[in-house]
Amino acid sequence: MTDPLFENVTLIGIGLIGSSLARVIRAKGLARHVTIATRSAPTLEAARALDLGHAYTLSNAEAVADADLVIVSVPVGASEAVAREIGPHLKRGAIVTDVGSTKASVVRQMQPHIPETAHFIAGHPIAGTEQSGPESGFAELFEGRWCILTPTPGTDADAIARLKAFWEACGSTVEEMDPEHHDLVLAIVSHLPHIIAYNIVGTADDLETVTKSEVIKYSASGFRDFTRLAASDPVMWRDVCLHNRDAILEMLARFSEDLASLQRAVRWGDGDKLFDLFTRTRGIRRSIVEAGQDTDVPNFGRNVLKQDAKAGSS
Ligand SMILES: NC(=O)C1=CN([C@@H]2O[C@H](COP(=O)(O)OP(=O)(O)OC[C@H]3O[C@@H](n4cnc5c(N)ncnc54)[C@H](O)[C@@H]3O)[C@@H](O)[C@H]2O)C=CC1
Ligand SMILES: O=C(O)C(=O)Cc1ccc(O)cc1
Repeated sequence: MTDPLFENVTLIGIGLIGSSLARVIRAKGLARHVTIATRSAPTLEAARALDLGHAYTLSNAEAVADADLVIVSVPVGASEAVAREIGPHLKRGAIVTDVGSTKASVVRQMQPHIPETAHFIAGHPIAGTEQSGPESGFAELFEGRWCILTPTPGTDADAIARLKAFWEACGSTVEEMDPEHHDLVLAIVSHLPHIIAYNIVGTADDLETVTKSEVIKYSASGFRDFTRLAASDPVMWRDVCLHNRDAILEMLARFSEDLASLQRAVRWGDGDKLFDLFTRTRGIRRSIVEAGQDTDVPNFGRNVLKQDAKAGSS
């Protein structure tokens, strides 16, 4: 057990991420009192039945009145509405953070509604699964994962240090990044893979010459890996696409060019080109495995950043 880092923590949104936070806070004693707020009554009742906190409310404004730390874990498209609701009710010195998968848009949506007397620091734990809802969380989710904080210039250093200590107590390694750079990195390592998975599973589902039962019956593990990603929450991923539009379009353009080149190699029987690409990409997988990051689920994200950190420090 660690000493509580915060007296009162408020969790807004109690799905996969919010409920994992509730569980790790309880398991490690990171707060004395946890208040849970969410938008729908059935979800709030599920959180109560799971005994995830000490107080439960449907009012985001009411939930933050005594909070020292507020963690907003809602789809990124709901960030502005939540910030607008809680802004006027925050205690002096309160730290407000989020866990959203996109950062520049969240900073734009939330920062203007947080008063000068409180501290806003956007964040993103690079840890998750394809599941959603309060039942799907687990206390170990953040262990050994990266958590990226994207404070803006002028953010109080003590508040950043306290939030960093919180994520470290959850088991994560914290790195600071500028929100726009975060969005570019995540577009390639997370957002594109999900979009590609949604697309390939959609394509298979639309085929007329191959039946749905054949797709299910003969699905090789490669296709099954895509179906796991493509089972991720539709609201969350709709919002990621709408709120990281430019970086995703940039990466999709690069991806489409490379795919066209691969298509040409297949059409013209350019075996050398295929062999060279497949050899290069195999090397990347090997680096990930060598770095001890070879579990399939849900370890994603640590790898690329760890490689970058090593490259940066050499
Ligand atoms: N699922 C994942 O693997 C990861 C998700 N994230 C980010 O974490 C955030 C939450 O994702 P999940 O926990 O997976 O979603 P989830 O769908 O499991 O939970 C979202 C929760 O937000 C609540 N909510 C929605 N609008 C609200 C509002 N206006 N006020 C209060 N509560 C509201 C919902 O009722 C639900 O309880 C998203 O921004 C997502 O991008 C970050 C890392 C990983
Ligand atoms: O389930 C997976 O493989 C993931 O990729 C989980 C995930 C989804 C979104 C994030 O912003 C971070 C992690």
